[in-house]
Amino acid sequence: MKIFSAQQIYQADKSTIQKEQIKSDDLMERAANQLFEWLHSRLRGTQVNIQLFCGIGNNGGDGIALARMLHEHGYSIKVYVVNYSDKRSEDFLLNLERLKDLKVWPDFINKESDLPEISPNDIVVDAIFGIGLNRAPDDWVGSLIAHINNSRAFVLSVDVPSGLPLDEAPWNPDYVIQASYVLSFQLPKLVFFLPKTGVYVNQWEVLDIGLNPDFIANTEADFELIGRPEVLPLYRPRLKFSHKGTFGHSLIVGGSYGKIGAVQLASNACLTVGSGMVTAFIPKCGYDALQTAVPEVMVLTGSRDKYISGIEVPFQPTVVGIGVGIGQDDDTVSAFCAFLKKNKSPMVIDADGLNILSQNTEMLKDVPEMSVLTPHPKELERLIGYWDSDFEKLEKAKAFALKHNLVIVIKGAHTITVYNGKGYVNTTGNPGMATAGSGDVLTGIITGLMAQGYAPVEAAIFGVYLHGLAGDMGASAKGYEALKASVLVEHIGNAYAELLRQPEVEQKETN
Ligand SMILES: NC(=O)C1=CN([C@@H]2O[C@H](COP(=O)(O)OP(=O)(O)OC[C@H]3O[C@@H](n4cnc5c(N)ncnc54)[C@H](OP(=O)(O)O)[C@@H]3O)[C@@H](O)[C@H]2O)[C@@H](O)CC1
Ligand SMILES: [K+]
Repeated sequence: MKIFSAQQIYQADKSTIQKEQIKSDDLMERAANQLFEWLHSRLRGTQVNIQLFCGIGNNGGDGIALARMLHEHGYSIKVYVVNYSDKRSEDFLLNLERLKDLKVWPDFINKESDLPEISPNDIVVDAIFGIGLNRAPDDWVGSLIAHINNSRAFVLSVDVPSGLPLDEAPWNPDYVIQASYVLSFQLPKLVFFLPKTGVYVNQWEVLDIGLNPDFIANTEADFELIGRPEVLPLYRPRLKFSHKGTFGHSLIVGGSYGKIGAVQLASNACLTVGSGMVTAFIPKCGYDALQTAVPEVMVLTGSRDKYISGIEVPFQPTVVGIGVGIGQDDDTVSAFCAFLKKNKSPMVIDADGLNILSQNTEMLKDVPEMSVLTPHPKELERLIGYWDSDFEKLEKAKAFALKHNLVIVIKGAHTITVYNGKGYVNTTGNPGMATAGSGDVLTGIITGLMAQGYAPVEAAIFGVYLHGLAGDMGASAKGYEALKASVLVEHIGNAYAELLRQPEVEQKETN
């Protein structure tokens, strides 16, 4: 699903009005209808106090129109107009008149002393600001927002949590609605998925208000949300007359004394995701452990006992996954540097492999184009420098990826894969996956997919999704806390099965 900027949403709005020859308030009516249906289907007439806080723009207009529908269906409502500007939108004014026609009189909030009481049992509808927010709210509006947040009431935000700008960090983190639920029109917003702004959104859902589908299909978006419909077409089925050579020979280079487990996890994940063969290159000390733990993996060792040195491999791997548990010993750094100069295979680079690159930036020119880098935020910062906001982070990562023609997988609650000026936002995964070795498993998965012929950016997008899905399935079996990295590997097969599972209706038809 595409993620549009505010500007693109306004354009989609305009093109819909033109194409369908409707009035803008018709679109507002559709939006309000969808909001009403959502609420009504859950409340079914329950007598709970619904307090609607409406701004003076179109977001407020949505709230006022919703208030009318709730009133017409007998709900107990209280409407407030948050009067932060004289520039009221036409559709807001129109809907205000319609509400007054029903003898519903809103209270106007103009200053801090006007704040009403909100009980924890109330439902608050937050329609103060939408995507038109373009500067810091006045302090008294900020106080109202903080007052709503402190009320412990269920807060339903219309389109976006009020106070949250779409393309920059909030001016004051306390002046943003903490939404229990966000009903977002047509497309989700990028801010729902970024670490600093996603915290304002507990749950979200998209409401289809019928914005021009041609416009949406033909407009290039900077970001895309990656769910099952986006991932399924990337899947490469295994053909009947294939053999292990068809699925590639991966080389995993990594490990150091006490960190051989990282290679065990990565190479096991690499095999489990379907790489035809996997060879691990590790320091001598890990030989017995690795051969015993994963007998399917072939093992080569360097000359040193505790650290990687002189990476000599007697075959041309299809793909190389390098860096897990590798450390930063001087011999390892020179071995990595020399290996980069002679290596011809595409690469996945993780962990200390990335830190070595950050400290020896001249090595970057030898990294094969289209290689996949999988940094967590600290590793990313070492690579691209400090950022002030999530938006700046994404811009810097995009620029870095473009400059070196690389794929960058920014790991996080919603991992974002950046390539060729675009970002792909993952939807699977859970907090249980914040556990040692989880990243090693991801490196193995992406490497193993590239070995099977997935293009690097597809391997990254597909691999991140599958890794998260394995985590979700592992969490339902074991719970968040007990979700170890090895459990992720165990669930890779289930994740494939879940991804490829036919919807029940289709299954009935084919049975
Ligand atoms: N797009 C669609 O398809 C549909 C969109 N719909 C709805 O419209 C919403 C967008 O509406 P909107 O453009 O009127 O903006 P909104 O967020 O209500 O803000 C109002 C105005 O406030 C101003 N302002 C900004 N910051 C401020 C501040 N800090 N303090 C004081 N004032 C401030 C600024 O005006 P300015 O003063 O800059 O001229 C701004 O224009 C959208 O989120 C959705 O709910 C649906 O109805 C149907 C289909
Ligand atoms: K809102």
